[in-house]
Amino acid sequence: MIEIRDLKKVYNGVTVVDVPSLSISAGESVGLVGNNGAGKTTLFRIILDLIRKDSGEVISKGYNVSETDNWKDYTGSYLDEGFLIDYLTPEEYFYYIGSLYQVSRSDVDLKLDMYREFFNDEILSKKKYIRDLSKGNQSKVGVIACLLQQPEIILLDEPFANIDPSTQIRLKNILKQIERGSNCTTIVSSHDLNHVTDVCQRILLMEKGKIIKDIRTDSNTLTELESYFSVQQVESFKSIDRS
Ligand SMILES: Nc1ncnc2c1ncn2[C@@H]1O[C@H](COP(=O)(O)OP(=O)(O)OP(=O)(O)O)[C@@H](O)[C@H]1O
Repeated sequence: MIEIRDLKKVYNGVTVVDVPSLSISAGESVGLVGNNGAGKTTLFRIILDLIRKDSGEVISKGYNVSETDNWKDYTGSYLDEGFLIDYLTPEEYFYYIGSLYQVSRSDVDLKLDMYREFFNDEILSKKKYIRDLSKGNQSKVGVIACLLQQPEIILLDEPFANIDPSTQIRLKNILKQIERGSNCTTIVSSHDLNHVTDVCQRILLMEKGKIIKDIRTDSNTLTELESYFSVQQVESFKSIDRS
């Protein structure tokens, strides 16, 4: 489904993404974890052809994402509020996104109805512009907008950040439902190890641009990740002590 080969991105002489080879199969749900600056967002941006890589390629269902736009028809993504159009109301934005994918207004309405609980009565019919919504509510709009077209691939960058605990649980249920009910491939980054191990079958751990662990999620994965990150914390305390 997604093949990455010899991928590198360098900023100011520092390699921030270095992925020699990565293969993600159709229907897999993949969690991407790593400390701040590990390269998760940059990797997403390269997969979505939003920034230029220094070398390598990303192949989505056989399409080289830098050479054709075909992959955009079946790829839904929400990385940050830059994906939104802030002078529209949520409804206007959903209809606009629907129109890009030939989803009629009535079908958009049907879909939005499915996510009414997720919206928690804070999004629809409020006559508010997206720019006036809270960060968490903006994130809800972005996540649901990328599901309107029934994508085959979904990329979400830190979707659990900024949303309240009830919404986090609802989002997990939506992601689990997608995993169970379709052959959709999901890649979700998160700093929340509980959530990501709960919803993803496979975890990629990034450090300094490299994928240093590629784990099939099982009952030990959370403990394994927690022990990795607690060692990282000890190392950073040691380096503060030395300075
Ligand atoms: N436009 C840019 N110019 C220079 N450096 C950049 C740029 N974008 C990202 N970087 C650097 O690339 C590295 C990876 O950043 P990235 O945002 O991908 O990390 P991340 O894993 O998503 O971090 P976080 O968990 O904090 O969101 C960081 O060192 C960051 O400073």
